Amino acid sequence: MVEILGSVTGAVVHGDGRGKDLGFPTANIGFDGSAPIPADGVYAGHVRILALAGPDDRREFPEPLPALVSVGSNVTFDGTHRTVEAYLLDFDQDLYGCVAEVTVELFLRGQVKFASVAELIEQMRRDEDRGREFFASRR
Ligand SMILES: Cc1cc2nc3c(=O)[nH]c(=O)nc-3n(C[C@H](O)[C@H](O)[C@H](O)COP(=O)(O)O)c2cc1C
Ligand SMILES: Nc1ncnc2c1ncn2[C@@H]1O[C@H](COP(=O)(O)OP(=O)(O)O)[C@@H](O)[C@H]1O
Repeated sequence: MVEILGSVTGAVVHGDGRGKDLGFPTANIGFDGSAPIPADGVYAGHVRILALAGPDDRREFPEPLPALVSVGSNVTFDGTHRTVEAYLLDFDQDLYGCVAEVTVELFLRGQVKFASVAELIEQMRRDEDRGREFFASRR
């Protein structure tokens, strides 16, 4: 049985344009400030594309896509506002303007303010390993 800890739905918006440089592009989900969102942390979960980016967008995204989800204020970069961001595994497509539902299913850890970007990247690699183990165990 899949246990859903929480979910957020919204359009994929632009973030700080840093994820790709880190090797972990993240789809930032726009949400209403009053919407309930999962507690800050890093999770394994899934993304479903509920609406495409426009009338000419004919892509099909049939399955929920496995992802690592970060909810927090990007404290390593002294961010000032909370974001919900999803790094989709084995995926490389432009999602700006699509509407996505992000569900979080496994809490991996809390948010950490790393002393260096290299340490954040190292930790995200470990998060990805744990996420992949989780998805493999559920097949
Ligand atoms: C798996 C994962 C773990 C993350 N963990 C942290 C964290 O512990 N601390 C932090 O400051 N940011 C964390 N982040 C968020 C990154 O800082 C953020 O995705 C990155 O700065 C890119 O932001 P952007 O999409 O606005 O460009 C994490 C992101 C992912 C995908
Ligand atoms: N595996 C992936 N996971 C998430 N987004 C991806 C992925 N591959 C490509 N993208 C695209 O890259 C964008 C994120 O890039 P990123 O460098 O984090 O910039 P920004 O934070 O400004 O959105 C996503 O919105 C999506 O359009």
